[in-house]
Amino acid sequence: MDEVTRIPVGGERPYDVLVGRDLLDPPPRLLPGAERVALLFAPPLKDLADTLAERLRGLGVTPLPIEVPDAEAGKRIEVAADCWERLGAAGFTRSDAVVGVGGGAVTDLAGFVAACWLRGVRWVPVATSLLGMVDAAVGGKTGVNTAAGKNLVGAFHPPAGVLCDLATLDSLPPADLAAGMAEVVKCGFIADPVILDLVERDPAAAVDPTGPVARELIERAIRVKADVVSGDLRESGVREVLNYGHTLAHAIEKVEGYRWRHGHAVAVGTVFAGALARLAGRLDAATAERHRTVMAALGLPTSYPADAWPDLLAAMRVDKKARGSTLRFVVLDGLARPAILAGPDDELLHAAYREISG
Ligand SMILES: NC(=O)c1ccc[n+]([C@@H]2O[C@H](COP(=O)([O-])OP(=O)(O)OC[C@H]3O[C@@H](n4cnc5c(N)ncnc54)[C@H](O)[C@@H]3O)[C@@H](O)[C@H]2O)c1
Ligand SMILES: O=C(O)C(=O)C[C@@H](O)[C@H](O)[C@H](O)COP(=O)(O)O
Ligand SMILES: [Zn+2]
Repeated sequence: MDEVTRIPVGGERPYDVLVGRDLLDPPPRLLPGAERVALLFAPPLKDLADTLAERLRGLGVTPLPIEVPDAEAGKRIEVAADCWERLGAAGFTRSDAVVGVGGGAVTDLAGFVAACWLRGVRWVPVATSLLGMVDAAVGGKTGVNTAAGKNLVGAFHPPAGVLCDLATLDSLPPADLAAGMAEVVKCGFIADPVILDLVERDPAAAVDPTGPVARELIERAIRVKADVVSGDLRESGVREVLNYGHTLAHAIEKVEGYRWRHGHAVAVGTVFAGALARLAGRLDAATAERHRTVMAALGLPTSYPADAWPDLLAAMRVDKKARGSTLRFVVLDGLARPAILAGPDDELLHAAYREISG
């Protein structure tokens, strides 16, 4: 095992995010006293789930492997209900635990299953996608999608610890590596501009999971997220900054029937947020344009069809940051200076959208 980085997350129930290569051993140690551990995984991670099950058996823990549909198809209430049936049949008690092995979709589902079972049992995300490591597995937001919108049903339920084994990224498809980088870049704009410099200097190195640049970017993004959620688990204030670019991103995902990658939607949503801040007189033109160039350098999408606007606007109205009929957007007043833009009129929003629509 190479050097392990330990990033603490504070709050009522503090835990650590561990980053390194070949970190497979710790899950049982993060869950002392568990006799049974449910292992939720999607088909692409079956081998890793089998390995973890074997290691749990070796430690006298009974694994309950549960295969769920891949990606967003697994992030549904029907899938969660099947998992709860399996936990019930296996006699899961409050000292037992859930482990989610996979990308953000599986860990969001696993955390939600754990949050609701017996009103909350321990869980650990074994994050295997870049996006999962830098974002989804950290911070305790768990949930599923519904026809009404993205992540509209869920719970805040911090994990007992987070494992980010960089070796798992070796098999992650390039499109998913790039998608994860969209959230890393988001962290660059809202809090840590060094991230932007590193990506711009060498975009290829940024998505090479075996290299030092990717590791530095991953750790920087985790630290941004850990710092924010440590002070505001339930998103009553500062945590909203992590939603930068997400008001439009979630609307795109809904309009696409959850078939777009989340990170791709975040790339488009972040470019939109930059344009909106510029048109609102809050952000300079160069920084707004930088959103587009840095996402494009990573091969990420930066535009969306013009005729989708009415559907997107309707979807944005159920964004979790909205209050009543007032839409609220995270914008920038400058690099690393996030703020809220409340109640922009529809014409301003449409003008910003025209800037990014193909
Ligand atoms: N809870 C949060 O705070 C939070 C934050 C950001 C995103 N999210 C959620 O995370 C989800 C997106 O996560 P994602 O980008 O990881 O997508 P994903 O979970 O759908 O994974 C993308 C694809 O990569 C595969 N995969 C994952 N790891 C792999 C590996 N090591 N090798 C080969 N294939 C692998 C998956 O099986 C899937 O097919 C969205 O649902 C989003 O809403 C949640
Ligand atoms: O952790 C957060 O808070 C975020 O907003 C991070 C986002 O990248 C992530 O996509 C999150 O799931 C969005 O949360 P939601 O509450 O808007 O569904
Ligand atoms: Zn996100």
